[in-house]
Amino acid sequence: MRYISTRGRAPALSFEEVVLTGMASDGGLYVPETVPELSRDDLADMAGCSYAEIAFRVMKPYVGGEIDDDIFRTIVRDAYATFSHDAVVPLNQLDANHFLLELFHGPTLAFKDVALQLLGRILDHFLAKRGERAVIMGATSGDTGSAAIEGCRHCDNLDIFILHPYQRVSEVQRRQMTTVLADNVFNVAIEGNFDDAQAMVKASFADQAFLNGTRLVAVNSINWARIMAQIVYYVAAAVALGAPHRPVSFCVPSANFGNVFAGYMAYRSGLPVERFVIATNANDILHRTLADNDFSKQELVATLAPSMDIVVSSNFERLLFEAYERDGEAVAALLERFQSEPAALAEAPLARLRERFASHSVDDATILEVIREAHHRTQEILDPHTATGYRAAECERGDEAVPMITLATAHPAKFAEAVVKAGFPGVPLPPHMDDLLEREERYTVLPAELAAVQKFVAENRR
Ligand SMILES: Cc1ncc(COP(=O)(O)O)c(C=O)c1O
Ligand SMILES: N[C@@H](CCOP(=O)(O)O)C(=O)O
Repeated sequence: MRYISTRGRAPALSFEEVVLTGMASDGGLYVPETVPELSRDDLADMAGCSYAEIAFRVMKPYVGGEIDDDIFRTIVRDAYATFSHDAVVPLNQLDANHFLLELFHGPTLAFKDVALQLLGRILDHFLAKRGERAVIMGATSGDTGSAAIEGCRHCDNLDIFILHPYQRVSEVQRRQMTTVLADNVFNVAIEGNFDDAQAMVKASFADQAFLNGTRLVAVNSINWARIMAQIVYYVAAAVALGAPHRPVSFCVPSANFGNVFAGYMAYRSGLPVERFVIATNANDILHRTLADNDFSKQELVATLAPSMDIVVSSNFERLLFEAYERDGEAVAALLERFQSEPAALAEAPLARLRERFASHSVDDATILEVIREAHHRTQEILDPHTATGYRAAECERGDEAVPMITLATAHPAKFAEAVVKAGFPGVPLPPHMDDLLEREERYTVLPAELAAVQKFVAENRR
């Protein structure tokens, strides 16, 4: 399997090379040169398989033989053994045809664990094989950071630098990161927002001189392996509900767009998906683009669903590449325009997106209303991100014969502010975290300046 850039001007890479990098040298993101097929027979054969077995089968073509099958099976099995639910990502039926896909049973209680438990192990494998060290730089609005630290902290060959926006993540999210006192883990609170942190990480990939030759690796969803691992749960959920014999729809709380893009890849491989509903919070660029062709930056606002407080949505580029029928030049031109002025998609690509995607934006007041309403109807307390999905799914439910699967992206215990504001006493943390609020914290506050961040990384890496 070869991987090519969405901007068409970077060299194609192998799986190993793609995992050990971040962005393409032309500023684009890597995608598989050809989309592996999941035939109806492949899907039918997965019925009754364990999550780890489905994961192995779905991801194998993307790995392209670059990890020995037995080793890859062990990596996959070990990654999902860290989840607290036997089904790894159980489906919870809310009513006749609305299901929650619970993605929060991993060690840090958000969907990011699904990919980062795996990525940490894959990085370990490749770096050990090469006898190389690497530096990870990641940007987080709260969930990727802790999942990346948890997934990579045991890897001797890695130093991990995670940038989070100062005072803009929940207390539980911050403590999940800052109470890990391992020698190779560095938390930086940036005096800015997530977009500032993400821009600094991307700029560091474009200019790695500050690392004096050490490899820089991404743990954000710009890294293809993140998307690859997330494709699996779309397949597992659809198969559990009758694929390939019956189609399903998915509703996905979205921001950096890695999650829903993984679902789109599953669809492109052959999974029968009728529709994807994109749910956003008040940072609604994805909804404005789909609904009004308004692809313009607006000021980032802090919401009750802080992990989705993102304006520059990295993986939308991967979907644009498909919508523009893999015309990298057109994608590059559109994204260059978007950086400096309001942009719009050309008619044909937009029409292609609208064939498969619907969208809905949910403000803070509605998030609180939904948490109360969903609890009344289902006895579940939703986290605020999942609440955006629940509302979008309820509004966009189409054919009642097609199950709607809303992705539950985080555990409500991570977001006490929204839960308490909605009128509940809060949700207890699971036992492995019950002393989290008493643990010692360590982090460094830095201005949102690239030079300051790169100096910190260069001085502290081992
Ligand atoms: C809890 C939660 N829900 C939803 C999202 C949005 O996912 P994505 O960025 O893949 O669109 C994120 C992070 O981005 C998140 O942490
Ligand atoms: N919501 C994310 C933002 C980063 O997204 P990623 O999927 O690109 O890592 C977070 O919680 O950090």
